[in-house]
Amino acid sequence: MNHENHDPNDDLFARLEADLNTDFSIGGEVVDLDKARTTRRPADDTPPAAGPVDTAPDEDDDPEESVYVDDPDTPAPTAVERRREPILPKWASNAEQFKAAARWAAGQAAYVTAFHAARSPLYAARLTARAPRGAARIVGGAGRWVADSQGAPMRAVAVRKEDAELYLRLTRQRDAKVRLRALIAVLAGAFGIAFVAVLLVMTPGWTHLALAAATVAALGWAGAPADAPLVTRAVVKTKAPRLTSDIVERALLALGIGGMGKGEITFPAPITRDGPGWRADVDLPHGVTAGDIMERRKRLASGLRRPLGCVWPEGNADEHEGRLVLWVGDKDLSKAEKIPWPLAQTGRHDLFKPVPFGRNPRGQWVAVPLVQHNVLFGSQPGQGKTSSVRVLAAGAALDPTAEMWTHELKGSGDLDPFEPISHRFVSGIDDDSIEYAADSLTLLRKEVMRRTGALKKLPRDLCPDKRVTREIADKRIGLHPLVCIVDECQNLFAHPKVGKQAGENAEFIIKIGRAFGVILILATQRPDKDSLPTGVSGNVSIRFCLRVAGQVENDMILGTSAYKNGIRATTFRPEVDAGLGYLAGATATPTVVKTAYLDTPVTEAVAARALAMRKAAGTLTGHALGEVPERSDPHATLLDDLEAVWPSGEARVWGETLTAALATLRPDTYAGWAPEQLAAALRPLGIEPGQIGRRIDGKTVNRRGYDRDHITTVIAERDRNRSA
Ligand SMILES: Nc1ncnc2c1ncn2[C@@H]1O[C@H](COP(=O)(O)OP(=O)(O)OP(=O)(O)O)[C@@H](O)[C@H]1O
Repeated sequence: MNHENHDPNDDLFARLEADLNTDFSIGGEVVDLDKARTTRRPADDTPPAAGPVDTAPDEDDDPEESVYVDDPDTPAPTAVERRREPILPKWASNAEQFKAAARWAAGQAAYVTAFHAARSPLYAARLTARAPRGAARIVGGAGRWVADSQGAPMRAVAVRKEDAELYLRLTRQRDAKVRLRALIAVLAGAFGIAFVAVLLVMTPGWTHLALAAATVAALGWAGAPADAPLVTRAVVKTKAPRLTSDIVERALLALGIGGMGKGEITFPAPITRDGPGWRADVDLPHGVTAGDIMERRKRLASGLRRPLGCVWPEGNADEHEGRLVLWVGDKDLSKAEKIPWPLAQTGRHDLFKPVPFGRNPRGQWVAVPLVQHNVLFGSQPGQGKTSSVRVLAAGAALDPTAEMWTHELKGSGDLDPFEPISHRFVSGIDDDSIEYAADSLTLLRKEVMRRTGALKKLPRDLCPDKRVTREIADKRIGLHPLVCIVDECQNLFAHPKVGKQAGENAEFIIKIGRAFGVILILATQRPDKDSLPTGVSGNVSIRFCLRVAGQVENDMILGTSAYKNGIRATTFRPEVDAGLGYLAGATATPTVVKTAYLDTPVTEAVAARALAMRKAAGTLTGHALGEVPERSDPHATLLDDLEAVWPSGEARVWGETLTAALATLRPDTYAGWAPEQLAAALRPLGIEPGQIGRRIDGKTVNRRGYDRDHITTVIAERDRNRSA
């Protein structure tokens, strides 16, 4: 079956028909029935092929059409085992897909209309030229009808046989017919002439013209030679030819994967339009996986004779590892226009709902959930990493209950629009900026710890799942979403002084912060183990990888084995594919997404709206209010650290017990501290040690230590002063 020669006007209808027929065909069978039958029916003398068999009865009783069955005793699959096809085809049940299909059909119709409209003068000239011959044909035909020329051969036979009686009967019949027909012809002629005369007299001039044109057209139509149709067929020369099973099979076979031979590739569903492209569901031969095809995307594109940016193979693990969903777009995705963000002009966002992030190659929106998650972005420079961070930052900004801590450690000012709404903000590559970001992670770790206690204290009915919800966030008890962004985080984690501790803090926040509304968004252009701690890359829940150079970087961002499974951000092209990346963790399977693009003026406009919302809600804090940033120097955090490590249930604790616990909590800061150092650090805060006795091996041992009440009183006073 050669689909390429099909009338393009029939495409939509063929597709509709194919989609609707799916429900009635055997188990949602293939487009090319002949081919499918051949593959399912081995030659008479060959043993039954291994593999899936279709035991459903064929609608047609013709033995030639029957489906081969491995073992006739095998019971037919029950209805439950069969996969149900959706009642409505995808394009009809999804508003976006419906719009795409309608746009495509309207485009086709507009093209055909324009095509014929442009040729209408040619058609008019052809009709006029053919009109005399048409007139001659009509007059000649009428003459032959009146003269009953049909009967002439019969009369000739009577003459040849010299059958006088038959001849006389025939001529009598003919004379009667001719008289009647001549009368009819004269009357029709007279009425016709009278009708035309009335029309000429009683109707305006334009009707005469229309009448003349219609007459010429009718005569021209009648005068058309049998081998020269009037209209030229509107062959729609789209850049995207229709995808057929033959083309897909040829391209897959050309990959040269061992064990993939002709006739072994089957199509469990018809190839249909899906958004602005074609979708083919393919069952690969046994032992070949969708990943095997995905890792050969470039060669597949060559086999399909399509640009690389049009060819998007994916797996469908819901079915099985050998199910390939091949989507071939009409347009190269890299050449598509920048995607505007839906909330760019108006609207607010609830951060407990996913943030619209970008579109997949089929044009469907993909959103990224933030609450309960952390996000890691990675790519080579200039591939759109910062732009994608901006999309999520803008989503967080448009929720006035979200607290933003924004760090951009390149000094490019890409995130500057968010400064007026950020509780903490820094932009720079110098040591101060990096230490500021490191302080943020220290503070954030403490904030996570504070939140664990705060959430625990909430009544069970308010917090049944022990995690922050919108309802809890709205209570303004310090459990609102907190989004901490660190762009170019390699400059922080690879910093010789603060990097190691920052990495540990980030890992802690990622592991514990999720349930408490703390969201860490990290972006790096150097994904290696020195610049991205494995504790971070291994635990992050959502990953977005734009173009990277090699397998190691790919797997650092997308997770171990991603490359092996065909999830390869290495196939994106430098610069051309800016904004295009693999998103993992936000959707059921990793998917390609082109992110929405927010340029600086749009980002500033979004941030201005976000500022107005925060002012109205009274949620601006910290840097946004011009407050001096909180530093996490050891003396300032010591009190909180003591509270964090205090042995539960103990009212008084020895200094050496506390220094040991502090060193475990934060080795960079407290390792090697003796009780004397602790005493020296606490003295300026008004906390003096006292003697605490303990019974050890039956003897009382007295050492210097601290009273918990004393520590909590000083902390409460400090907090009161801060809020004042
Ligand atoms: N979603 C997108 N759609 C279209 N073009 C994009 C998109 N994202 C980025 N680009 C293009 O790529 C360019 C680089 O983007 P961006 O500055 O975000 O890259 P980057 O990876 O952060 O670079 P660097 O690592 O050097 O900071 C942009 O100026 C823009 O032209």
